[in-house]
Amino acid sequence: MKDGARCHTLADADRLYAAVADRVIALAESAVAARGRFHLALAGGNTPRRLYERLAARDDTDWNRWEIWFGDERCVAPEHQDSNYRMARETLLAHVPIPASQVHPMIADPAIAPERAAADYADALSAHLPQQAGWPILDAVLLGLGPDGHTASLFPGTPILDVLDTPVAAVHVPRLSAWRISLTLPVLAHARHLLFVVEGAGKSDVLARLARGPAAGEPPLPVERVSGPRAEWYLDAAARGSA
Ligand SMILES: O=C1O[C@H](COP(=O)(O)O)[C@@H](O)[C@H](O)[C@H]1O
Repeated sequence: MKDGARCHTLADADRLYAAVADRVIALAESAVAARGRFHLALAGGNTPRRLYERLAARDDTDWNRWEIWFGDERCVAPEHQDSNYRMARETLLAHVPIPASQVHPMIADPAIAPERAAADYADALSAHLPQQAGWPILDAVLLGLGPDGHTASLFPGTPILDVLDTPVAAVHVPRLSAWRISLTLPVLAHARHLLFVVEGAGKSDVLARLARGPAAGEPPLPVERVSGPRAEWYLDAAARGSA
């Protein structure tokens, strides 16, 4: 993975999150200028916390025009400590004037079956977003990277990787003994911009593996099936390692 227009290595985490925050604000400005709305899907996990805190401090964007979606979610209540929505609320959404009707959590009620919640979310995306060839078009999707090559909740070896007929699906992840809901490969392929954000030495092995590509006979990692010409990578030097 070489630095260039699509891959940016920043010296440290502070500079990484500053660069990504600037990029998100710029994407918001161009989406609002072109279409009057900025439809952004947030990543979960730990990495985005500091990015969201930085975004929350920005007053150079029209928050009224933002629509917040989620790339994936754990099947827990919105107040649960593992909830991606809770993390985003605490770090970003509680601090900026985005109207509540423009924030779209994946799980409103954990009693609803994961498959039903996924189908409802697919309907909500289709109702709110512009479409192309029947697929809702997100302006930007923030994505993380797991050490096993997962992104969103597209984990290696799970059946959601074969889902090609809906933008959102539920998946049971045996390694975690847990259900997740996630955007699927085709809706990610239709997004205008994909921003991967990767921080820390714990991600350097998987980045080195991505730089090498799959060995003969080895299946691609989920992230390799997502990252295409619309993907931009933001890494800190520790994550990059020797990749
Ligand atoms: O499980 C998840 O992990 C990935 C990466 O998470 P991180 O904690 O290593 O940053 C994340 O992109 C995804 O949204 C999350 O649910």
